[in-house]
Amino acid sequence: MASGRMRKHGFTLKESSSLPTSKFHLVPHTCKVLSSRLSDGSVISPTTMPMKRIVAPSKAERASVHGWLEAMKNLSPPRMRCMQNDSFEDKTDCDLMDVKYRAWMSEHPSALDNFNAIIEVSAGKRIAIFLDYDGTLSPIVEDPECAFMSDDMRTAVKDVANLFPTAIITGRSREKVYDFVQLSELYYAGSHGMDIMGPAQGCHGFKAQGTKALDEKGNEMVLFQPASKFTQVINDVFKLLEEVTKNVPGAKIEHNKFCISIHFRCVKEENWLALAEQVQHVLDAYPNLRLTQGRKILEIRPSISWNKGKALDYLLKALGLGSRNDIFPIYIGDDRTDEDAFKLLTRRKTGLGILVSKTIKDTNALYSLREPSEVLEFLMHLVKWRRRRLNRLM
Ligand SMILES: O=P(O)(O)OC[C@H]1O[C@H](O[C@H]2O[C@H](CO)[C@@H](O)[C@H](O)[C@H]2O)[C@H](O)[C@@H](O)[C@@H]1O
Repeated sequence: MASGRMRKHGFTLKESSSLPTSKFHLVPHTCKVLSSRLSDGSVISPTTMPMKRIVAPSKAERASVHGWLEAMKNLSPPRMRCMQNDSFEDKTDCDLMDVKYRAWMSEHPSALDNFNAIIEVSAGKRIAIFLDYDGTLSPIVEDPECAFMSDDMRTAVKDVANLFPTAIITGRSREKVYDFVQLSELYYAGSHGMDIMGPAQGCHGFKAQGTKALDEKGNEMVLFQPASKFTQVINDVFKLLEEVTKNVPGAKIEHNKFCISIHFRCVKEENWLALAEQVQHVLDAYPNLRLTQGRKILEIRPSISWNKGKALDYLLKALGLGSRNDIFPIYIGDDRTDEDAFKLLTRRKTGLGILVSKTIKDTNALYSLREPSEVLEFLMHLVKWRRRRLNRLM
């Protein structure tokens, strides 16, 4: 590599002495030909952006890109338990992690082990259920198109929705999550809550507020889309990112209507930095969009003050439950974006958050569940408990 360059997987690797943590930067060959016509008629292409900045991003860019990558890695920490053939050092590390995990669990105890305690705190209040999708109702898988929920989970969510006001709040597009869940009994909020639709007349007798709309079956619904004016810009950026990602082995990009996910899960870790910088570079031309990170994804979303917490608040109001202090919302989620919802519940001083995680995470949730199979168990417990109560009242 005498020239300081080499070709690999459709990339040109450029040597960059200005980068402390990565010696080489991947520059997709497609950068030179890529262009997209934007909503205002102008054409943007990475050739119109200075190449120098692709190879050597600014200090601030590097700092934020590094920050996201670190956060992404932390969201997918290494396994907790030792394998039988681990070395003595590995075992000692694992023992230490186990101790730390147990300490963390004492601060965020299992919602299953503490089911009765949760029911006790909610006594005299009406429980409402809010659920995240990926990693909560469906297991995390490599291909985002294959994140199916099990039939048992579907039955449990349906039963829950027939007994409690229920909504799913997800980073996915609302349509995509509906395809996965296929239940008409609940409310759906897609694009991290920027696309909310639910029955105008809630099945629990509550009248929802919002813009009236009709679903495919002609049912009256309410639609709330606080980021609707970003539709075109998101489409434009999606096209640019499609070009950037198409030559990165393993990278995937997902259009979530008002947000975009760039998937790193199947990208070799040594290529993460270069990909993240390419994403940041595209985004530099769009100051009204921002970048956040999730479980091995970077997400692009409108820079508006809206998140899953605000969506939860909106839904509580739409369901006629917002101002009532006899409501006990339970929010179950696994991701960083769910923290906004956990925070809202902490602020409301009623209701509680449950984090789905097998590993230590900094969280505002009070309780934890290890994985979607435990979420299923928890939902089934709720159904059983509620049915028993209703039978007693009859
Ligand atoms: O709010 P959520 O329902 O949790 O959605 C957040 C993102 O979830 C999906 O990505 C995650 O799950 C994928 C499938 O298991 C996995 O491959 C990926 O690594 C995870 O980050 C979804 O694909 C994204 O669009 C959502 O934003």
